[in-house]
Amino acid sequence: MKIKHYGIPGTDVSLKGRWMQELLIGNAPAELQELQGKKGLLFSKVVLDKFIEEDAKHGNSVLVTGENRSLRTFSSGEKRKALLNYLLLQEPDFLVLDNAFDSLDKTSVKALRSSLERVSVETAIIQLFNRQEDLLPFIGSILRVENQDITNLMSVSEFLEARGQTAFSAISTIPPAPNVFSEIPEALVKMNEVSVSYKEKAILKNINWEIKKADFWQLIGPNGSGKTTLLSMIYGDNPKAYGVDLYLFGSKKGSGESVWEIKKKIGYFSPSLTELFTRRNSVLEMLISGLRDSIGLYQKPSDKEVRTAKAWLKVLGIESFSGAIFTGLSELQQRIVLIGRAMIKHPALLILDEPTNALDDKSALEIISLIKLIARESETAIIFVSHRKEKGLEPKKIYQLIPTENGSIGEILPV
Ligand SMILES: Nc1ncnc2c1ncn2[C@@H]1O[C@H](COP(=O)(O)OP(=O)(O)OP(=O)(O)O)[C@@H](O)[C@H]1O
Repeated sequence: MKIKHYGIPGTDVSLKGRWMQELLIGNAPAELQELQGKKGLLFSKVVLDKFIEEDAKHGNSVLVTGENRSLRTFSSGEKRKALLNYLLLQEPDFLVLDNAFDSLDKTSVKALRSSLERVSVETAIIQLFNRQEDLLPFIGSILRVENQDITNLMSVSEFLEARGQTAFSAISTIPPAPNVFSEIPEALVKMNEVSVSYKEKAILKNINWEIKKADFWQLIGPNGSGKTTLLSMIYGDNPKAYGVDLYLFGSKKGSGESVWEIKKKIGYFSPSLTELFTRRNSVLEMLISGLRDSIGLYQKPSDKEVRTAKAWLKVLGIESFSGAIFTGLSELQQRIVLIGRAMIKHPALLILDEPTNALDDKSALEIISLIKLIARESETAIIFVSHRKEKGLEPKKIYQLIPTENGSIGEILPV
């Protein structure tokens, strides 16, 4: 009998509920009777996080044997590749892939797709996916799962429907800057021959990169090429940023302004931020806290701050959620609020670290449209990090990290 493979559009496996857990232990629903009593394994972020936790406690992760450093220090792509190989070695009857390609670069995606194609000859695959382009070619049917039940079973061609316009494409402008940062030089970031290594491993080699006011950069590079490391030199407290030829807003890093002062001029968003905000702050308070560079809101906001935040709520299309608790919003809404929060002060530089990661096509398009609106309507320079060439993003410049034996070198690509 020919093995059947299924795709399930939507977010992560934990939201797919109990039936997925039942499926993994062999209690398949009627629609998937052929998997009854079979051995299933799960590839997901939660499973990977468990291995990372185990490794942090006991060391010697089974995922990366023969390496004398912790699993945590591997790049997100490297970790995912290791987990998949480990699962495949156990020869499951079926494999549930929960967004297997998120955070994997083009080359790794290609390699993974062809190994999954080989696996699919003998092993059934159930693919949870967010982006249509991720759908594996051998998947024949799509299952819609809502409220823990399968609500629809259809063919892939029935599923592939056209996608519409976003709300942000119709908006003409954004609220103005609440304060003007004075004396910001034309060159916001300047790196001259910057090299970084961890122990004896070279990560970045002779990086020359200049980011000017109102620039719109996309930063690309394969897994482990050092994108996060490069950003942490600018935004984070990476000790490697001291003692190299790196200028932020006109002063050499470490010599002039404190990390705190530097962060005031930078807006930062990464999807992992959504997990950091656990207090019961309202959406309005979240936006206002972006004017204060604080996580929560500890003092009563001024009328002007409230007005600015309300103007942003309108642009972000979430006016009706003003008083709602942030943690109760959908993933897309949370990201929109946090991008608004990063942008509300009109920072000189806005860093967006994989803002579309793990979103479906429609949601990714919303985020892209919001970023385009910000790029068009502000003087803020943007660094957008993503493995994907996002359709319609149109950055003005691309900085690519290219791995070599002596660390990644940087190259400016034509757009
Ligand atoms: N503290 C550390 N000790 C040793 N190696 C490290 C440490 N932090 C990062 N690395 C290594 O540095 C390299 C660059 O990692 P980085 O996370 O910057 O890459 P990336 O381009 O952001 O990757 P990805 O796209 O997978 O997120 C990787 O090989 C990683 O394993």
